[in-house]
Amino acid sequence: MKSRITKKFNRLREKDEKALIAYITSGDPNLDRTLNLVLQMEKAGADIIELGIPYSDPLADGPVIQRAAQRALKVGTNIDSIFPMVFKVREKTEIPLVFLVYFNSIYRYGIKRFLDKCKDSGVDGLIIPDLPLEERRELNEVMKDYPIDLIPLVAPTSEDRIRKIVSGAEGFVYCISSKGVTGTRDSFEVDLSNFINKVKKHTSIPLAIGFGISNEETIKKLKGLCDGLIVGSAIIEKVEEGIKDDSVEDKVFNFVSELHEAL
Ligand SMILES: O=P(O)(O)OC[C@@H](O)[C@@H](O)c1c[nH]c2ccccc12
Repeated sequence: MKSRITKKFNRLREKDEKALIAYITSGDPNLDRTLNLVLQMEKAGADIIELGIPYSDPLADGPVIQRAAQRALKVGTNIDSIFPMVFKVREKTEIPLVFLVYFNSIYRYGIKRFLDKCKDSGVDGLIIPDLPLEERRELNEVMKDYPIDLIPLVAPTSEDRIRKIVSGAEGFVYCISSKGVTGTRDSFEVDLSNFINKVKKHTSIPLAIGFGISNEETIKKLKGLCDGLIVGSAIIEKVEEGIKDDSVEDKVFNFVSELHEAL
């Protein structure tokens, strides 16, 4: 059976549209707010939601997302409290949901237990930034029995490594625009179209670009290259602004609407 993610990309392709993939950290500033934010972002035009599971040692995350994780952890957010929130989201919408989760969190929770709960609560995909290629194969084997896509992250690297990383990819391939950690940037170091073309040579599933996309200008520049664009830190910055005057949902709704229009 095709996943919600695949169906979404297929539907967008028919309309010649690109996916807007919006990231927030679960529990920032609390889980009730996360539920509201998912629904507001969908209303504003987000096509896929990436939900971060806050982690104390997030090596791929820049300062903005680290702050979000700290806020979430401070109010006691953990995997066990996130699943009921996801369940509530699923009662209200069919929007594809992807967890951004560090492998250590899954491992400590218990891999099968984690996957079972993902399945029961309606999680469609996993992005695991610290999962090495070798262990990905093992996890892939276990996940064959689950309707959950394992979405690989690929950074500009040798073509041979790109080929290995994207082989067996499901849902979409997360193409990292530039080196370093998550967060807004002024420019992109690498020749992105060259990199994206290399990835395209080795897979036919949809490609989404993330890292450093924060405004309409960048969206317009990059949308022709791929099937979807991922925005994280720039949305979290709106959450932070909204925390100050209790307007988190409105600020995020307005910002995601702008991004959607640029797509
Ligand atoms: O924040 P940015 O630069 O917009 O990039 C998206 C990113 O935040 C999101 O996909 C993400 C959050 N944490 C991560 C860790 C690794 C890879 C990706 C991520």
